[in-house]
This record gives sequence, structure tokens and C-alpha cells, in this order.
Amino acid sequence: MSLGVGDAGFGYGGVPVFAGLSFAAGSGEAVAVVGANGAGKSTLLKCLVGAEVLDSGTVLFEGAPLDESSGAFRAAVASLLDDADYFPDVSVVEHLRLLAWLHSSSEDVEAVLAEVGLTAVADQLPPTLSSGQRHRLGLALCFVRPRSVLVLDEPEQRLDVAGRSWLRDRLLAEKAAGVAVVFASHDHELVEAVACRTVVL
Ligand SMILES: Nc1ncnc2c1ncn2[C@@H]1O[C@H](COP(=O)(O)OP(=O)(O)OP(=O)(O)O)[C@@H](O)[C@H]1O
Repeated sequence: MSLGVGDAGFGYGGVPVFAGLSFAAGSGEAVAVVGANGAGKSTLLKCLVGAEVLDSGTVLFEGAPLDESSGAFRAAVASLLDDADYFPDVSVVEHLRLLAWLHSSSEDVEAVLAEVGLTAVADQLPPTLSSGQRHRLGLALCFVRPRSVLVLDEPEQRLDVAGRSWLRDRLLAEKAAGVAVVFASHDHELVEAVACRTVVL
């Protein structure tokens, strides 16, 4: 699997955010997108998953122009963007069971809950979680479903020191399992430890 862009350009209301951008993450590779606040990292990741549409150039999935409505794309790509939202009346563990069921996943929901440190709050509703716990739920939702591509916007945000260390190891394990990873980050240590290549915006 691979996900990337060719000669990509995008702007909001005619104001350019990025232009002439080309890169791809292949199976077992991680590409980090870095840059200052407002540089366009989140926007680029939204284009990658079809939540925004490029003004020019192409999103390439498996080397072919992206059809974000295709079942194959939806089945392959797990993403956590900066606008994650949850059902207010569905508990943590129910969110995970629901997504696992939707994707006919063989992942062990209880094991993922434990790995992300949410076992103790499994029966709580999302509005009762801390911001770090809500972020962990977003990450858990990526890991409870099948995936061959991971797109993560600042996955390190709101994680404590142990959480960042876990995240680094988890992303390395994803790469080792052949997953293609594209992530935006402000964490230089994470980028250095995980990324094969860096895209600077
Ligand atoms: N919906 C929108 N409408 C208009 N402008 C937008 C919109 N979303 C983002 N922008 C602008 O596009 C630029 C890129 O924003 P983006 O969120 O992609 O940056 P970022 O690199 O992810 O920043 P950060 O590091 O702060 O998360 C910014 O100047 C921002 O103000």
C-alpha cells in the first residue's frame, strides 16, 4: 500500500497554503510532515484522506489517483485528524467495539484498551474524559481496526511522557508490520525515531 501526493497545491479562498508538493509513504515507511503553526500540515493530511480536495495535483493511493469514496480506500486507511469527534452517549469501549465490528476486525478490543491506558475509563462517556484520554481514544480507534495506511495529525499531542514513549514504539511496530504511516508532528524526537523521510512545509 502507498499514499502520497503528486505536484499537490491547495489554498483557502485563493490564499495558497502549499504548492508543488510531491511525496509518498510506501508499505513499512513513515513520512513526517513538519513545519510551523499554520504551515499547512493539517490541511495536507485532510487532503490525503479526502476531507479537503486539492486545487492542483493528485492524491495518489496505490500509485493511482484517489477515489476517497472507494471501499478499498476506506478499508485501508485509519486516520486521526485534528477534528476528531465522538458520540456523546456511547462509552469508550462501545466506540472501540463499534469500529471493530464495522470493519470485521480481528483486533482484541480489550488489549487495545489496555495498551492505550483506557481500561479504567472503559465505561465512561467521551465528555467525561480528560483531553489526553480523549486523544488516546482517537488513537485506539485507529488501532482497533484493520489498516495498511495510518494518517495521524500530531499524534503526540496531549500525551504524557510515558504515552509519547508508547506512541514511538507503536508507530515503529506499525512500520514493522508493513503499514504506511504519514504523520504531522511538532515532536522532533518522535520524527527522528520514526520517520524515514520528512516533508517540510
Ligand atoms: N477552514 C479554513 N478556512 C480558511 N483558512 C484555513 C482553514 N483551515 C486552515 N486555514 C488556514 O490555513 C493555514 C494552514 O492551516 P493548518 O491547520 O493546515 O496548519 P498546521 O500546519 O496544521 O498548523 P498547526 O501546527 O498550528 O496545527 C493557516 O494559515 C490557517 O489559518
